Amino acid sequence: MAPANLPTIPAMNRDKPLFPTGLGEGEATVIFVLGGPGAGKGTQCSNIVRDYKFKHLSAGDLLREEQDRKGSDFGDLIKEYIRDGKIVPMEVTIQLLENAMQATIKDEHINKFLIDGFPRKMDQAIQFEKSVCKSNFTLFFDCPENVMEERLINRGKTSGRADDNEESIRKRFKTFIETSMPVVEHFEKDGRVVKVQAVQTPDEVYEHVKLGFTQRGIKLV
Ligand SMILES: Nc1ncnc2c1ncn2[C@@H]1O[C@H](COP(=O)(O)OP(=O)(O)OP(=O)(O)O)[C@@H](O)[C@H]1O
Ligand SMILES: O=c1ccn([C@@H]2O[C@H](COP(=O)(O)O)[C@@H](O)[C@H]2O)c(=O)[nH]1
Repeated sequence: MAPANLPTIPAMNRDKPLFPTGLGEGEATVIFVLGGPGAGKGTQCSNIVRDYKFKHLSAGDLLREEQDRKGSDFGDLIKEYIRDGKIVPMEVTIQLLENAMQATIKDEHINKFLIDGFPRKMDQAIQFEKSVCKSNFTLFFDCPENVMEERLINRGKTSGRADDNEESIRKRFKTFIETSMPVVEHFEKDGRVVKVQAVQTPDEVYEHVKLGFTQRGIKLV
């Protein structure tokens, strides 16, 4: 059950999204980036940022920053959810994303966002699109569990992440299949998913990402 003292999201009270969107004509372009833990989302987002000048916002990174922020009301809650591979209540994550988007537009004059590792649950998907911004599409990295597991165990040797260990990895896979895959299926029904096979080398995977972007009318900058 969600804890009681969650932030009030201004977004929840809006009857229109904060950023009406549309490629080239809206105030913001949003691409969701999904895939299992260790599928290579962060790796590919770095390539996209370099070549397409998107701002990369990782929901997991924003949650970890908030967890470590002195005085945060949500530090302990986030820590527990991340360790158990569970999805932090959407009020917290959507507020963090909205703050980061507003700051990016104001300070960096960038209005194109890669939102990495989000939405991971149907309630987040629906609420974000209703009150913040409709996504253009979801970039989905498809990767078998054994490949992802090997990558995460390797990453765990140096990442310092509390959830790159066998027990947390198992829980994250379960959450991904049960809670996050329905989000991908939801967007697929809308024809809003670009699916990329993620087993090959990073460079090979990126070639497929670029192809998908071209097909969706997103140009190199
Ligand atoms: N195509 C690839 N082939 C081999 N290793 C890869 C590939 N892509 C990424 N990696 C490595 O796998 C690990 C996980 O990659 P990355 O951090 O990009 O995944 P992620 O999907 O963002 O993971 P998470 O959701 O857990 O944050 C990293 O150590 C990265 O260097
Ligand atoms: O929308 C989200 C995104 C992430 N989380 C939690 O963070 C961890 C780590 O996420 P990464 O994308 O792998 O960095 C994830 O397992 C969830 O516990 C979340 O709650 N909501």
